[in-house]
Amino acid sequence: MSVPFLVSAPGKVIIFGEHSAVYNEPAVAASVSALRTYLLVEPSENPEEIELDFPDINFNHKWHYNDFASVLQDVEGLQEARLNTRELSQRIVSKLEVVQGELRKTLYYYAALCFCYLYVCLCPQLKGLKFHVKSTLPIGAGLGSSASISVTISLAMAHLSGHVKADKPELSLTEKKFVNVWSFLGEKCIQGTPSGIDNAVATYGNAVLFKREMDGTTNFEFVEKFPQIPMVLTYTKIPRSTKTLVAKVRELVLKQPNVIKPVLTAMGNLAVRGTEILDSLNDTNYEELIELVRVNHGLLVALGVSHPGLELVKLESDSLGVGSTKLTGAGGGGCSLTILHKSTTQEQIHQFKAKLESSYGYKTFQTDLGGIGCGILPRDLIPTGELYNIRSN
Ligand SMILES: Nc1ncnc2c1ncn2[C@@H]1O[C@H](COP(=O)(O)OP(=O)(O)OP(=O)(O)O)[C@@H](O)[C@H]1O
Ligand SMILES: C[C@@](O)(CCO)CC(=O)[O-]
Ligand SMILES: [Mg+2]
Repeated sequence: MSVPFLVSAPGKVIIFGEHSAVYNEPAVAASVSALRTYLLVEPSENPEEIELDFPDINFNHKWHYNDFASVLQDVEGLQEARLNTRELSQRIVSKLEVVQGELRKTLYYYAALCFCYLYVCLCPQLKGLKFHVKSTLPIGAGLGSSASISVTISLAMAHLSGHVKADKPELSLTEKKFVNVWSFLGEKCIQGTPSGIDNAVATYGNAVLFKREMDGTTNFEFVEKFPQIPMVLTYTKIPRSTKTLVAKVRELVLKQPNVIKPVLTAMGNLAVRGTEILDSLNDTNYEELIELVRVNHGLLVALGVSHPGLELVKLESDSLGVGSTKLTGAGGGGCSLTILHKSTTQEQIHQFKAKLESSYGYKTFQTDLGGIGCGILPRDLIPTGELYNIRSN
């Protein structure tokens, strides 16, 4: 391993099954490889320090290597944490809380915890490094920004610790599995109780039918030949937090189990049917896909995770008759996904996007789904411009 090197990971769009995925129901998601997080690792000024730079959220922190002494001396605790990769070790989290001190009171605590947890577990012997993380994804918007940063940190640390080599264009399956397992723990630091779908898509790329099992293991199948579906992604710019929304749904499930559990099951059934259609999409079943988008959004509204600002996108797509809209990701603001009718003209798409942008100040994207997952660019392949751009100072 030699520094500097650059890693990246994509964002994702959940087509069907957000929230129900947390309750072990199947869900289907695809990577958005044009929107990515980049992490540059290079030597830090002070060889005794570890520096984390998150310019997107105006966060920069330098830890002296000795700050981690109490955690690093807990050899048994670290060993346990490395062996049980399904759960965060509360023993290590508590020790890191002490290390973080004042940082605990800030908004950045969970992202910093993700970094520190992976650091002490994966490459605690290393110091004198600076990690710059920069994303082209909107943050906290439903496109998997937290998973994308967690995958880049996990991949960079896996590379630093020798678990992932950079000697070939693509990571091997074993290497991807390693990155996925550790990025899931990073997602846990940020989000609490993730299903694992976001980090799986950010790691492997493509499109996956995902299912979390009762014992905490995950199963996913790649959707072969994922079709390009005409769609518009809309970013409402309404801030929200996945952690809070997932907690809100959990409260509802506990309060109304007999009502809400069947809703979650219906969402899982819908994801399975949606995947069958995506696997063999044609002119006959295309409208069924659009129908399922409408039904999935209705069920998400029943869970209480929509927002008036998201309903405006749905209203506009319904009134202009361009297609069906559902929220994507955790909801509560953030982004929506509109799957367009085959018959929708370029003129109608233009009108729809213009209305969302001019009347509500939303941002719209049209992007292909299902591209490459995470990867490493070694030192000799990093374009100088890219190196320069990723740095915040
Ligand atoms: N570029 C970034 N730099 C630093 N921290 C980030 C960045 N992107 C995401 N984060 C962290 O992830 C949090 C947002 O994650 P959250 O899960 O709420 O939203 P999301 O991942 O964008 O959406 P979803 O989970 O619905 O797909 C931020 O508060 C921050 O802690
Ligand atoms: C809301 C949720 O289902 C998707 C967030 O992108 C949470 C998760 O699956 O971890
Ligand atoms: Mg997230």
